[in-house]
Amino acid sequence: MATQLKNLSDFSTASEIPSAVNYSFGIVVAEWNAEITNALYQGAYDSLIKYGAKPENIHSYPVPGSFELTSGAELLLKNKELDAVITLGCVIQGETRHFDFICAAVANGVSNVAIKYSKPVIFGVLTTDNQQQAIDRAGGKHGNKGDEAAVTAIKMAKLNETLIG
Ligand SMILES: Nc1c(NC[C@H](O)[C@H](O)[C@H](O)CO)[nH]c(=O)[nH]c1=O
Ligand SMILES: CC(=O)[C@@H](O)COP(=O)(O)O
Repeated sequence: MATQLKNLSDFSTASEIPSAVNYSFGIVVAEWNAEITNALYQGAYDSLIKYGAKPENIHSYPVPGSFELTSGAELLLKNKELDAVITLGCVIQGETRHFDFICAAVANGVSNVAIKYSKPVIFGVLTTDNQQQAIDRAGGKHGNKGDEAAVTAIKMAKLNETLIG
């Protein structure tokens, strides 16, 4: 397995990550599987602060489930001046195909919102077979998807700033 012995958050050294001091971020967090999504949120928030973001420039809101992350991202970009939005969720396979529909909807949805507003919308959603896989990716042996999402948001905000000027 590609991730078997890998910390997925071992993505980059600090020198490669731009300062976030001048950027404003939205974070939308699904309440489903809250023990996981809270860990993702803490990782994302702490990473934004670590790389210079100001607390007053981080705007965080909960939504009921991952399916609502698209709506949450849209509402944030429609109503606030942001340089990037991070969506955080955890979808765990159940007995039915509901998992497939949620995962597809939120992946496609957040991509469409990013295009609509020409702003980075980061897909920080775990889509796992079971709880343990989620735990492993929310601060466990495979790192924290929230950390990765925050770093991605900073890098994309920098790219947007560079290209738009
Ligand atoms: N089963 C999971 C859900 N289900 C709820 C949906 O996201 C949505 O809120 C509902 O269908 C109403 O629109 N959500 C997760 O984030 N994770 C799950 O495992
Ligand atoms: C991803 C889901 O919606 C899932 O957790 C719900 O469980 P089930 O498919 O057994 O209804």
